[in-house]
Amino acid sequence: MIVFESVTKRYADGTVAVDGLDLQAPAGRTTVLVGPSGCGKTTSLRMINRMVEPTSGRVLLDGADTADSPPAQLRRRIGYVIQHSGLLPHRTVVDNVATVPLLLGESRRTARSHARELLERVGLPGELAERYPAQLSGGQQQRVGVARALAADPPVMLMDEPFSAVDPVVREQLQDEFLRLKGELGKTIVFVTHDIDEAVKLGDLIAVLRVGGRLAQVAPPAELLARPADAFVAGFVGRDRGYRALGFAASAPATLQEEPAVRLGESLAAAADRARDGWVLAVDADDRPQGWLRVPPSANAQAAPATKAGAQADADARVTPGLLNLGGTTAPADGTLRELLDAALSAPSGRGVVTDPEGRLLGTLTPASAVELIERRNREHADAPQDTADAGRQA
Ligand SMILES: Nc1ncnc2c1ncn2[C@@H]1O[C@H](COP(=O)(O)OP(=O)(O)OP(=O)(O)O)[C@@H](O)[C@H]1O
Repeated sequence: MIVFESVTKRYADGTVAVDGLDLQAPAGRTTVLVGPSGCGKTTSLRMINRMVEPTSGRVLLDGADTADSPPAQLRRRIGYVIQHSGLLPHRTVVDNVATVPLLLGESRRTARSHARELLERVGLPGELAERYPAQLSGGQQQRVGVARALAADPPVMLMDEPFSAVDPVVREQLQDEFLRLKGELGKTIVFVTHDIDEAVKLGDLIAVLRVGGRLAQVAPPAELLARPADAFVAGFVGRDRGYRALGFAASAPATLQEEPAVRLGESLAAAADRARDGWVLAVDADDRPQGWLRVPPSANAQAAPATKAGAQADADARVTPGLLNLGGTTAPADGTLRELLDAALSAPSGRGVVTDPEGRLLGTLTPASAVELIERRNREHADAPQDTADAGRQA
């Protein structure tokens, strides 16, 4: 556990970057510091590993004042990841990752083989290990930066905007990897971002700071979205917070409509027979949804083809992947209300596809049924105690 006790940082020029910060970052969880530019996020983070010294107050790590630990010793227990990975340009990827363990006395052989395992763990293809940092993409460099911070297996990780410098697609991949890794590793993580969506996705706890370095609110993501403490936090968490909060709300079991699907490879005539309102869902041999097939209403009652060849061609026509509309998302039956509503809203047929844990079709639901589920949950939660509501996705 990391504890800030009335911590203030005033820089030499008089700038108060952090003002009386009281905050607890629980062990084994991810605490995200978020807020507008200049609100003191980086300064707060760097006071944990003593890259910046507080002007007053204390930062405690597992109960001990960090001021009592020599910085070098402290930093052995604290990994640090920054925006531009901070890799050494003249060392290969694997040597970058092995640097700290080598300094700590590991043999070169052990350090390098461990480094390779870590690179694999953060999702970097093995053949890139002998390259130099400049020969990697930005996203790959960030993965190396994370692997390097993990190399000494520190119980604490500080991450300062680690995914900000990459494009949105890579950023999402890195975030997903981070979620997987944080579950596996159980480290105490303090993560800085200015992006509230990233904070909500990655944090177990979110601390919102305002300029002047004062804490505006600290709360789990669902609570922050549902009950912003004041107008500043409400403005910062954004307009669509009602919709985003559904991402933390487990759905009550939905009553699904049966969806008569067609298998890939079946005839278009069979597809036309099963279509409802001009659409039929296509599934693979294991009943996994593949996409929607548009069947013009007239196709159900099509007139006989004019020629024998035409009749043969129609009988041969099959449902193939190329014919499918891939616009709809699918939602797992035990997923969140956001996933269910999104599936319902995105389906070109107006029928959201719901699957079992193996991804097999269970049935569909309409946007109206999804909204009914949301209303039902809101009624059930209206009287629930504040700290137990929405706990579903936090565990
Ligand atoms: N070495 C320094 N000397 C003087 N002022 C500083 C120093 N470092 C940071 N500051 C100031 O302290 C305030 C907080 O800076 P900090 O970098 O902690 O904010 P931040 O929230 O991380 O900002 P950003 O999101 O833009 O990175 C800012 O006003 C900044 O200009």
